[in-house]
Amino acid sequence: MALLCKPGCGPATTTLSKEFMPRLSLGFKQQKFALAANPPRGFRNARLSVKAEASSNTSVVTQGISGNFAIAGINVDAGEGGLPRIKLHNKQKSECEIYLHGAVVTSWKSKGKELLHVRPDAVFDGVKPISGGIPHCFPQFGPGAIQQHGFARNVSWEVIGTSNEDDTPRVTLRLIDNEYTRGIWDYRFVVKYSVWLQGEELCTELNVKNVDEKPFSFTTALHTYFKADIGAVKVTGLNGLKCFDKDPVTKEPVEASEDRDEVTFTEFVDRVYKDAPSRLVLRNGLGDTLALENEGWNDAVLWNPFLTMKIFYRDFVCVENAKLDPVALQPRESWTAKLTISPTAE
Ligand SMILES: O=P(O)(O)OC[C@H]1O[C@@H](O)[C@H](O)[C@@H](O)[C@@H]1O
Repeated sequence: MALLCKPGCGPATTTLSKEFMPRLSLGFKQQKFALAANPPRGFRNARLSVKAEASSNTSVVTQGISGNFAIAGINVDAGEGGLPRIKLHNKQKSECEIYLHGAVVTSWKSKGKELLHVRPDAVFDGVKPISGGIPHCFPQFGPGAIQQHGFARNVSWEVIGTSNEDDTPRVTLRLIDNEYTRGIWDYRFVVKYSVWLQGEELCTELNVKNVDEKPFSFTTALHTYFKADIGAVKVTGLNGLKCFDKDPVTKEPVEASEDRDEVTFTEFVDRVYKDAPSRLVLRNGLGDTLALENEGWNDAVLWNPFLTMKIFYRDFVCVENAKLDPVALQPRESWTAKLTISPTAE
């Protein structure tokens, strides 16, 4: 019996590709769980629910996972709300979790310490985006013609490959246009997103391909939520850059320039930096120094809502890698960007 997030009539379609087709079932407490998509009416995304099914042989189910998909260093399970989740771990004591819903990395631990933040108001209903971790903004960062931050974070992606060479567990997910996405943005595309752990580093690569017959352009970002003590956070690497400060009331961007070596968060911050360097350093105020190194993510966004989200603004900071000048792709062209986040010594 295969674990199937069954193809539905909308963006909920969450199938595991042929590479993993056989027996993607999960063994839990002598029961077999099948992840099934129950698409609501229309083309809203589906809620993925866990249904318990009688199983006479849990070990066969477990073998099915390890033989096909859950290779060494990679597990699959049902996470919050029963949503399919992939977990990577390596011998360096790095771990991360990725939900197929939105292809969002919700957890990254280095030596047991969590470095990403999932908001306490995050919902795991397979309909709304998961607020926290590393959500995708695609095909629009926003604001713009379609919904703020686009649709990639509200739909389920599919797994198309896993590997683990030299203790580097890696998963690749894919999002292909469907009726729902074309209803919002009428283009045919393939987005591939790989996540892997290399030593203590969390690495990602995003690839967008135009498989349409007409050109398209898009903007995108990795909207990373880091755990933080907001009163003590410092971001370096931005001094001298042109930036746009979004006014908390009018939401209008105001042009400014950064003149600080260390950006701190003593008030509402929603700031876009154009042409940011390939390396930024975040001191999260909790004792960790993280280097964010990228190829292809030209811009950066800093966001903390401060008192506009009174209850939980203190515990996170968003340091986002973005591509805000539209990327124009002709048919068959593609674009790639990489991000590596490393816990680093001072
Ligand atoms: O969609 P989320 O996760 O609530 O984030 C919203 C914020 O995301 C940031 O990227 C934007 O710069 C902000 O303007 C916006 O308010």
